[in-house]
Amino acid sequence: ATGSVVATPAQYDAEYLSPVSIGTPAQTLMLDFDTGSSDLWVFSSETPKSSVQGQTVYNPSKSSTAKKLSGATWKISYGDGSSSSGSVYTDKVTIGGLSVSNVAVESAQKVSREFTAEADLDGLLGLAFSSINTVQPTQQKTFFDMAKPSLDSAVFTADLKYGKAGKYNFGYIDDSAYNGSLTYTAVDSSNGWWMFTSPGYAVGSGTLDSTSITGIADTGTTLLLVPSSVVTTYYKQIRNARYDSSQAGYVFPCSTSLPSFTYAVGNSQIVIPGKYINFAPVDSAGSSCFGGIQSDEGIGFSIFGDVALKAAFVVFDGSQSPRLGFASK
Ligand SMILES: O=C(Cc1ccccc1)Nn1cnc2ccccc21
Repeated sequence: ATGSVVATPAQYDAEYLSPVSIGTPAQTLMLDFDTGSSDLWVFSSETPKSSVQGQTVYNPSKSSTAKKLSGATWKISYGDGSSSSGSVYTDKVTIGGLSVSNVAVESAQKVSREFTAEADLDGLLGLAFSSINTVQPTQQKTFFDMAKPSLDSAVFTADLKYGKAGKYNFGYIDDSAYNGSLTYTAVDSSNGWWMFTSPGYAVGSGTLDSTSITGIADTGTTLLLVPSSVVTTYYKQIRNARYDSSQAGYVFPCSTSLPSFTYAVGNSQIVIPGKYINFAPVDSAGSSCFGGIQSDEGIGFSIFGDVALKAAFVVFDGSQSPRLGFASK
């Protein structure tokens, strides 16, 4: 089996949302596919009304295939401080024509204010490794792990784009979606993430600096978060860029033309065009813009978020020895 679903950007490409059908008859919610976590959770009929501001909710009592996972609970918090928790059902989940039965659908009984404020986001679909799923007392598998036995190939691909709809495919690699060839690199999944090491980087047309960057391929994070030495080197190339402590990041005039940022993958390179690194205005006047490259200070590793991933076609290979494949596009 295979599946293919659109990934539509929201809020200046801060997140990408995909339609997911849950239950019988189908209840279709817009979920943020997140390779940085491993819980499929949704706004639901159990979410306090005061916490639901525009989201579509999943109602298990209206699904003939829903089953309560008795005694199971979940609780997750993300690096940006947001969090959610609740109860667990199993139900049929269909993504882009790919149907999987008995998937753990985590019903939110609490969501933090950040999620309430995201009217377009009805939940998250975790695509990291099942070893970091938060359901207790019995840890649950991700949608991808549940789908794997039926897939033509044990892979999914992320083809996110700048300011327009991209795609997530399951079970196959669309060789027409990228240029040249895929370069595969080793993954350390011991902490549950798609963690890899980039052997170097370059700013603009400069030569490759062989400072390696170890981080996770995380579609659930908006920006590219790298060591402060790399951040400093990048913004030093931009006359009017400065660290704005009130924004806790580098900002620059929105009219600035930005240098590209290149990250190496094995013996190949992915070039992030400068315009991808102008993330969003920080003020309503739109005079000052927030950089798409910021520091990974305090995290413990770097994060190749959407700013980095949307410059590539990325294969998440979930075979016996997981690996990541990158190609330019
Ligand atoms: O949590 C993170 C990355 C992060 C940001 C800041 C500090 C440390 C780590 N991303 N993320 C991955 N999935 C998410 C879902 C919601 C919010 C953020 C999410």
